Amino acid sequence: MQRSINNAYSTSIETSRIAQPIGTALDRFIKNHQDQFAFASGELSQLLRDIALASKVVNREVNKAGLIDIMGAAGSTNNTGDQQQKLDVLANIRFTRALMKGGEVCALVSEESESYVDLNNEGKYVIAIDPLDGSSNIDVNVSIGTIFSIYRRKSIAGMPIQEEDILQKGSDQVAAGYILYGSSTMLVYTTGHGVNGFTYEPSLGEYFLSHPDMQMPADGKIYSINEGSANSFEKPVKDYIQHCKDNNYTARYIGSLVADFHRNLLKGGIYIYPATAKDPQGKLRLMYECNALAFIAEQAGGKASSGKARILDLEPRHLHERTPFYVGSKNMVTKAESF
Ligand SMILES: O=P(O)(O)OC[C@H]1O[C@](O)(COP(=O)(O)O)[C@@H](O)[C@@H]1O
Ligand SMILES: [Mg+2]
Ligand SMILES: [Mg+2]
Repeated sequence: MQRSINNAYSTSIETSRIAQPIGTALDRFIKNHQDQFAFASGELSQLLRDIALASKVVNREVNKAGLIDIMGAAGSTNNTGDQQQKLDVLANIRFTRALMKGGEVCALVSEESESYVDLNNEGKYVIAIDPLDGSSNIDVNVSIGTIFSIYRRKSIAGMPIQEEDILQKGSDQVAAGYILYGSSTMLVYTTGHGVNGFTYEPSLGEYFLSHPDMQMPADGKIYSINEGSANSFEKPVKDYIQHCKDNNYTARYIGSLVADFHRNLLKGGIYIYPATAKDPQGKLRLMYECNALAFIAEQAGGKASSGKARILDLEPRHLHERTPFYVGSKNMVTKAESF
């Protein structure tokens, strides 16, 4: 049976989550859910608002990228060897500034910064962020995104930041989400009480609830993988791709992780970035790409794996650690793992 949003709204949400009608402003939604947070003191709510605010600024720049001088390479590389795009650097500045001003974050881990950045020593949260995801698509007007993971610091606020504050497992996330700058701009996040999606209304400058209690279909017929690197895929991956083809699945690959993930979240499907000859550990980064999407996938009934282990159980050893990534519909990920 096709679950309509209203049906989903009237059944599952009311029983286990606070019911919010479609069109609820993000601010009100955060306020009404505050007491769900373990540490319901308003700080996490404020942090989510700070992220939403920064995303509105980045969204404005993304929308007019062709008109202002933010197209193209920045002329520098980041610590995972990627050619930084001007918009990578700009988005990193916007989010860092907003989180600095917000005051809730003590340390920021970013794809665009070699080591973590101290922000507010009194802050109780640590954030890991991919300020601009899908960099290869910036100049060609294809959907791009921002990905974020939020952790509670382990050390006492005001004390120096410890490694244990930074290198936390995905299962320790208190919230995670992404912003998709696509045909419309959406913010999708979880605090461990289901997944909700909000669509940005530019003329009002606000996000409104458009996708309450998002559920990832347990099965799908879409597979997303860059087959251009297929020659260097391990045999199990090649066999799984053949399985998809034998079952007439549809191949879809946007090349922006957030956009490929979002489509599969709505329609069902699997996204795979496996180990390759070029990237023996895979390309995607555990702390600011995989953990957040794994948390959202699981909260929406999906699954996320390295092919061998649950992503959220992986112990990060360093900030920019990579991992093979299999994420999407539960039965499809289980099938892929079985190869
Ligand atoms: O071009 P490839 O090797 O398929 O890689 C594409 C993947 O790399 C990424 O662009 C990596 O993210 P960044 O753009 O944030 O570096 C993903 O968004 C995308 O899924
Ligand atoms: Mg990325
Ligand atoms: Mg990036």
